[in-house]
Amino acid sequence: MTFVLAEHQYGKAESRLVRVYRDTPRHEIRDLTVTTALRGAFDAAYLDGDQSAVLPTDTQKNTVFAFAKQVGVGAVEDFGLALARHFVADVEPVHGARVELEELAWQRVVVDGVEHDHTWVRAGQEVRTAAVTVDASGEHVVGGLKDLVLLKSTGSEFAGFLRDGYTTLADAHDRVMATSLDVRWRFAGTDVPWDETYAGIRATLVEQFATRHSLALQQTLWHMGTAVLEEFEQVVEIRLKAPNKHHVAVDLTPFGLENPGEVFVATDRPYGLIEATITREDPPPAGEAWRASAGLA
Ligand SMILES: O=c1[nH]c(=O)c2[nH]c(=O)[nH]c2[nH]1
Repeated sequence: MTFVLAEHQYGKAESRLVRVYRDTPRHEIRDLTVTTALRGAFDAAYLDGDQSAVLPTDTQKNTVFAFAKQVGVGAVEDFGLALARHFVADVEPVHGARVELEELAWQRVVVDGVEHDHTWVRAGQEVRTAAVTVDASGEHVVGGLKDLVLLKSTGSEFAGFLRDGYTTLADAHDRVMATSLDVRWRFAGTDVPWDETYAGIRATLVEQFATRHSLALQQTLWHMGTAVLEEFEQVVEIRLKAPNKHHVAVDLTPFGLENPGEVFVATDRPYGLIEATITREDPPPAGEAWRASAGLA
């Protein structure tokens, strides 16, 4: 029998990197989780146990920490590009590098009305993400965020849906809508004001969720995605994933009480999962921009 080694890659997952800038009394901090994966001429490691082309995952991890000092950590997209370019340009067997980054935000604590120089409190719950791929097809950057939890207590409906013999759900013309957004956006190039763009896209997503009357989470995703594509011309594709965090109005009639949208049970499972990819009409090729692993979804 003949077998074929198909897609493969290897790297160091989830290096926890905290970079403090202390050049002035007012320190700065960036808090990252960095995953590297190398693609290239590594067949012999799998087929023959020959490590001569294998740059250890331990070295990849060391590179992440050394670059934090040598190159510095600014926007996650830039840090990912610096690492990916290095692996492809400087390590001969590497034909492609993928760097995935997650960033936790810290906010300065305020003492007596003044921002503290070197103490922070974790800001918000969401995580900023970036995935950088550098290979023969070029450089691809996908920005994003996850765990952005949003809830609106009115301005959302779900009614007029298809019904069959198993349908029990009633039309809802005024419901709670809540989700934990997971969104990725692909850039056409790398000459982007990353931090400003991230803040702008986040604000656009939140604004659309808040201000658009929703007939379904599906429609809300469409509005959020198209608003981002309209406002940020360097974004050519956006992928949105939104669990529907159901809030079910509790029947209080056994207690002689009315419940006009005031008391809900928040259920965590099961949940609806609504997903959409929205692109420009003719987006530039994505190459391996979306490929996270060696073929496993
Ligand atoms: O926004 C929604 N979309 C659905 O497809 C759906 N299905 C469901 O039961 N509730 C909802 N809500």
